[in-house]
Amino acid sequence: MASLNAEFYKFNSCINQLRRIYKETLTAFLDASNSSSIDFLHSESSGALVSDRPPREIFARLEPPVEAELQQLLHQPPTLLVFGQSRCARNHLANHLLHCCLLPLGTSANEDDADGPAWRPVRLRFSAASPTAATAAALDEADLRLPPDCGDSTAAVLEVPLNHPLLRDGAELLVAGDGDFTAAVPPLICLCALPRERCLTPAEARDLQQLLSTAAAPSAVLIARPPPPPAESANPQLAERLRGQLRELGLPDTAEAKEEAATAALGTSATSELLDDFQAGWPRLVAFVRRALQRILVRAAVLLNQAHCAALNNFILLAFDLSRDLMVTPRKIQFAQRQEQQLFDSLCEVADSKQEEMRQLVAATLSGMRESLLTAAAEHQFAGGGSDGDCRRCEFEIRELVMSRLGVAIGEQLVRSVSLFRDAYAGTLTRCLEGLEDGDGCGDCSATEALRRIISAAYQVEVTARSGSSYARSFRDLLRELAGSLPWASAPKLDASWRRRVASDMLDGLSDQRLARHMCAHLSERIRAAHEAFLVAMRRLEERKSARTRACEEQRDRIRCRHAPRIARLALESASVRDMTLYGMPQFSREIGRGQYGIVYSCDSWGGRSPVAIKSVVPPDDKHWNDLALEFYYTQQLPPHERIVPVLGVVTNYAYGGGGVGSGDGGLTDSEICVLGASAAASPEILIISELMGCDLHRAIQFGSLSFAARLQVACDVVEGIRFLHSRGLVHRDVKLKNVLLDRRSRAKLTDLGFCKPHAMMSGSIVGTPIHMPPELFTGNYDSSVDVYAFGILFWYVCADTVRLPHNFEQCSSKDALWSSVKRGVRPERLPAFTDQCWDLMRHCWDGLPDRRPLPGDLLPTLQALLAEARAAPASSACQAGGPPSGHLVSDLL
Ligand SMILES: Nc1ncnc2c1ncn2[C@@H]1O[C@H](COP(=O)(O)OP(=O)(O)OP(=O)(O)O)[C@@H](O)[C@H]1O
Repeated sequence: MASLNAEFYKFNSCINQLRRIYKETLTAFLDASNSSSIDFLHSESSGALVSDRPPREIFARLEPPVEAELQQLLHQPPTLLVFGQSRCARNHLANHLLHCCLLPLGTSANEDDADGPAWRPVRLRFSAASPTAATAAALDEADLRLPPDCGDSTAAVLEVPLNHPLLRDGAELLVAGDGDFTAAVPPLICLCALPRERCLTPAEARDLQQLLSTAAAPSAVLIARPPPPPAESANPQLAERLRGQLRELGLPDTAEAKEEAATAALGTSATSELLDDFQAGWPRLVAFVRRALQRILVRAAVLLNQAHCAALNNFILLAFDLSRDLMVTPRKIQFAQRQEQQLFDSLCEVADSKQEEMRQLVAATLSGMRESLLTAAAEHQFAGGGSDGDCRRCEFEIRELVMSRLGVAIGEQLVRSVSLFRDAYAGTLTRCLEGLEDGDGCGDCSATEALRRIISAAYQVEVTARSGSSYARSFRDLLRELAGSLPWASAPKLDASWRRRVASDMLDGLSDQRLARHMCAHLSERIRAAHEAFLVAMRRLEERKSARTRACEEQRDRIRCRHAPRIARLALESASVRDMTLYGMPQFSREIGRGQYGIVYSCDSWGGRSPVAIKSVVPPDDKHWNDLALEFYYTQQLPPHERIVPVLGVVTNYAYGGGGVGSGDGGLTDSEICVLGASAAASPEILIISELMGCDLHRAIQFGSLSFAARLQVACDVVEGIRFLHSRGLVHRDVKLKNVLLDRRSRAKLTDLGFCKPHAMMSGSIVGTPIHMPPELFTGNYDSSVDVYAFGILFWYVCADTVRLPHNFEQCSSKDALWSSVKRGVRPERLPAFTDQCWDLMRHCWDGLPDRRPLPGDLLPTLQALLAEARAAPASSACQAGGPPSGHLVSDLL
């Protein structure tokens, strides 16, 4: 009994830890959304403030949706559900769990009493004020019978408060009644009680299937039978038939399986069991309950971790969007200004200096259209008589007709003559401006609108419905003004030839010279006004954009420095609860190395892998905690790659210095619970578990254990690792000999992604190892080519076959002296044994100009050719004879 209580006690401690993480997650989400002007849950900027949303709603919007299940796992008490068709078997098992005789066992008579009242479910909950198991009055059958007026046995649950240690830690015991029990609220630990004398009935088999097919239900059931009566011997055939039934139901019995196997299956699928004698098999019953509880913990931790990772992923996408915005906006503005200036200049040229061309264009249009205009005038339908008034109206209509057609035609000719107005040109510029002004709400004063007016002035057509006045209309006005001064010929008869003559007189009276001059002046005036409006609009746009840029920068900094690290820490904690529950606390075997921030140990086995390496880090402050958490997140997100040391898991030891180390047997020991349940304020030790490799490249070169070909192979491996990271949008930022680990076959993998970050999440901090740092790193403005620079330095060591400093660096007495030399262009010296190809390759990599450095993908073919050559060459050739240059080892520069 005590052992079962202990399982619930441990569960409670861990679930409390997860509840704390969940609560802190909600606070962090709320903080992130409150301090963002952009909805951080979506990579696309919605511009909407989400501060008014409750944090749980924000949580619920995460993809994948985890909120509902998580709520249930974290906040519903785990329920021991005892079910089965036999009333006697159910109550017997329940009594056995409670170690008392609280529930009536009934008789075989009431067992078969199908026509009598059904038995209702009984739920036992903890209550300190209630009697204990020893003092509580036993229930009798009458208590369990469903009241006659209550048709639904599920609803009529008999609630029994009990002061019982099994229930003290929040667990509940639900003994199903005769009705449907499959709607019991998860998380459930399902125990199917079977009487000794029979197999599963069809109804029990159906219930089992239904229970297991419910998504929210646990995927394991313990089928438990009471012990045989003392005089009776076990019936092996019956037990075998029962196992056959279970196999048919897809519930292979793991009664024979060792417990470790069942524990290993914890993270994947759960296994059901047949417990032939629940009295004698108490330890197996406890183990089953432990695994069921661990599954609940693991599931909750996994869901929390999914939420953390989804949020972090959104942060990175948002930071990326913001970075792109910050980079692109000024360029778009410059582009728009340049293009508009070109357009304006061209139009002014047309308007100012091409009057003659314009005149020719007008004259050509007039003569080209003359006949069609006269015909149109002759065919014009006029509904009126021959009075003076009618004549005037008819003349007016004909003039309107001629003028409007002429206006449109001259406009079209003009457009055709100015190549800059082609749709593609104006279209690109318009789209660029629309993109810039998107959502700015600047209406008619926008640069887009000003540009439209410029184009409209040239096209002489109404470009926007909003602009109201169009050039076409004003051009007609101009024509009308000119035509107004012409002598009017009137005729009494308004027939076709009269109308034709009116049009002809009007056209004869038009002077192409005068028209062109007016048009040019008019065009010029409109273009200049629109250009002025454009410049004003652009200035306003720039002001708005620079305010937005500042907001973007602040937001990106908040994401980088506050929100992402905070969620990353919670992600590390949720992953840690998951890994701790699954695999327990790793056991240190021996120390294998030390770095600046931690000690690396070997461990015989952990999480089904053996052996593994454990890096123990006690972050001295919040900054290191955050960096470590982000490192863990980025590494965990990476798909496996053979050139990157895989991280297998993480365990956080909150009780570092005072807490114990666990047994590592896959279950949680009391000391591990203490570790998990300790206050988050205690100084935590983070244990990062990774694949155990051989020695690092620094040591391998130091002991001269690698041939030149082997070292070139290592160089190829390093470049492949860098290339992979870059392809995932990550920059390593600390490529060096000690971060290259070798396996037994001397193949290399990159490790220590402590400084590794997506480009958008880098804040320009100066990180890395002094001699591997390129000059631009000190400007804070750098990109993934810093890894290529660092590789160039590493390649110098590969070719030199020494870990001593290059002579040129050795001259520098301090880091500052080294960096100022590097900024002046000082690099490692060429050693006599370097081949031209090797020397060229390293020089190319450490070029002072990042743009001139090769991409990792460009390096590989050269390195592979060198490798093939080295393999084919006799052992003493090439760089192999490089040997150590004179000098000493300055460890803090390495
Ligand atoms: N997975 C591993 N397998 C085998 N040895 C390892 C493993 N990880 C690290 N080591 C050894 O432990 C040493 C220290 O590693 P660690 O990552 O702590 O430090 P570092 O990279 O040298 O320095 P820093 O603390 O600045 O990152 C390494 O140089 C290496 O020799």
